[in-house]
Amino acid sequence: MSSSPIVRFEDARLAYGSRVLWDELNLSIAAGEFLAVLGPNGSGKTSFINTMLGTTSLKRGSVSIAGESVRRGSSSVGLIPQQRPFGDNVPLRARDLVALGLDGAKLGIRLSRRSVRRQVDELLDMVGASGYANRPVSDLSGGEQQRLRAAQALAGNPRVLLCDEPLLSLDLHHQQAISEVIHRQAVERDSAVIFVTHEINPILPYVDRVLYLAEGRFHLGTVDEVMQSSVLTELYGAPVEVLRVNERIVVVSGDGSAALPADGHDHAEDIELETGK
Ligand SMILES: Nc1ncnc2c1ncn2[C@@H]1O[C@H](COP(=O)(O)OP(=O)(O)OP(=O)(O)O)[C@@H](O)[C@H]1O
Repeated sequence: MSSSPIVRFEDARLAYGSRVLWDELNLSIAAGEFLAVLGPNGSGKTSFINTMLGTTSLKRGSVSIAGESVRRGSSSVGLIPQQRPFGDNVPLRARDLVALGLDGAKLGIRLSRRSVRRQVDELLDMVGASGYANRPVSDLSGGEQQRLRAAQALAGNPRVLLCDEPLLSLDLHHQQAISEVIHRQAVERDSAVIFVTHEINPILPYVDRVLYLAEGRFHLGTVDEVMQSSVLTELYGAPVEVLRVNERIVVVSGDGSAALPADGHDHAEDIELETGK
């Protein structure tokens, strides 16, 4: 990881009406850094991403990317969006969707067909999508589509890669594969990765720091600094216990009655994962 900051929040506040999601955020994210953003539903994770896309404005303070105020449509910023199925009327094949992410396509530069094909083939291979390269995207499963979104975002080789729950609807094997591909983008191409997730375990080996949002507050630090019973109990204002089980993090509600995913939010399917059922 390089030490030069690429994203910088200064004294940042985000609020909708009187509801403050986070305040007094001072955060520099370095090129090559992998930042995980955790927190329960509605804590402001997607809104945090939107401030870097320029689609949501801060109520106070500033956010800059590569020393410039954030603006919409910057080619320095790539996004793997929260999953939404493509409609039946999207007339694209899987490979066409990935090709749309290539810089030349965005800038209106004509790339040779052979060059596009080679780059798209590499990207499809990276996310394990070569087997359905020529199928219409609307025929693909949610997880298959999600892998294409990852490939499309990586195609632009962004300096800042924003990932909004990119592992949703992926099976365990593909969760690991996509996490690894995104990590490689940070390590090999020096992108800053901001990774919103409800489930920290698949990315645990890669995370440099965690930004944990809850109850209008936040805590920032390494995994060991943030994923502590005392820290989460203070953030939530209620007893929360953080356990380490077989190198996995399990968050348990204060009375010990339920295992929760790492964001402290209760999802039945995640409980099964956490307990290895
Ligand atoms: N444009 C908006 N105007 C008013 N309220 C908004 C707006 N956008 C988001 N909110 C509210 O702000 C809160 C944070 O939303 P956000 O989508 O950032 O949460 P999140 O942490 O990503 O949640 P989830 O885990 O459910 O995806 C939610 O309560 C949401 O309803």
